[in-house]
Amino acid sequence: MKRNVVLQLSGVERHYGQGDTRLSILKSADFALHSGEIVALVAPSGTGKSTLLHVAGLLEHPDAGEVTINGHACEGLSDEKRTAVRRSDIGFVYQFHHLLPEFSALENIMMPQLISGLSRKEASVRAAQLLDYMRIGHRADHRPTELSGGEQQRVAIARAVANAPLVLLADEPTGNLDPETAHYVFDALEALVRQSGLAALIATHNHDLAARMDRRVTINDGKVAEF
Ligand SMILES: Nc1ncnc2c1ncn2[C@@H]1O[C@H](COP(=O)(O)OP(=O)(O)OP(=O)(O)O)[C@@H](O)[C@H]1O
Repeated sequence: MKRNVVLQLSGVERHYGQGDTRLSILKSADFALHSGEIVALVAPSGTGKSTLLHVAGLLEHPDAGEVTINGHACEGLSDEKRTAVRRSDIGFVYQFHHLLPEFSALENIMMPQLISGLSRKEASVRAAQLLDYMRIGHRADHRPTELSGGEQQRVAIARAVANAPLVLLADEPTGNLDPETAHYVFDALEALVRQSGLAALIATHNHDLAARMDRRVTINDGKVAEF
């Protein structure tokens, strides 16, 4: 089956600093992510995993090259249009959940949908469905501090996909969890991706988890390479 490329990086360059302290992190990096696949990004610390995710997720501009989301080139877009693409097409998950402490799990997941203009009713129905997919429906009314680390991350993943994005980008989403919980959280993430046809790029230091994904890529001398 031929699958669509939902995210493409072409000739992406990213440098930090200038002169003697200049660091070239991404050097003409190319990468394509297809709908329905889960790809592991595994590379040593400091090689540019977060940088790649930030550029791919339109949080940072590359110094050169193009980021294409669902066939639309994003580098020429105004900041306003980039924000709109980011909100509709991309979901982010970080190592730490960044949930809003004063709101319940359900309300945290409703938030991005309310910002996108859905009614409270629509948002709460979808949020409850996502909590069920993540197997934490029984925790809907709990606040983040009342949840375990694994449960917090499952809420964060549900929030990231609340607006039905095309691409899920995750920066060590299980990096803060013990190995068993990491696998349990990944089980839920995988089920969600498979049922929704989303594409996911997941940075991880966990080789066992990476082995469960469809493909593995690394960053080698500033370029993305399969391994
Ligand atoms: N805003 C910045 N200014 C200067 N240098 C930066 C900046 N952001 C990142 N770097 C440097 O770029 C390199 C890549 O950073 P990045 O966070 O992408 O690595 P990483 O592979 O995600 O690392 P880790 O696995 O430790 O999270 C690092 O050497 C980092 O110090």
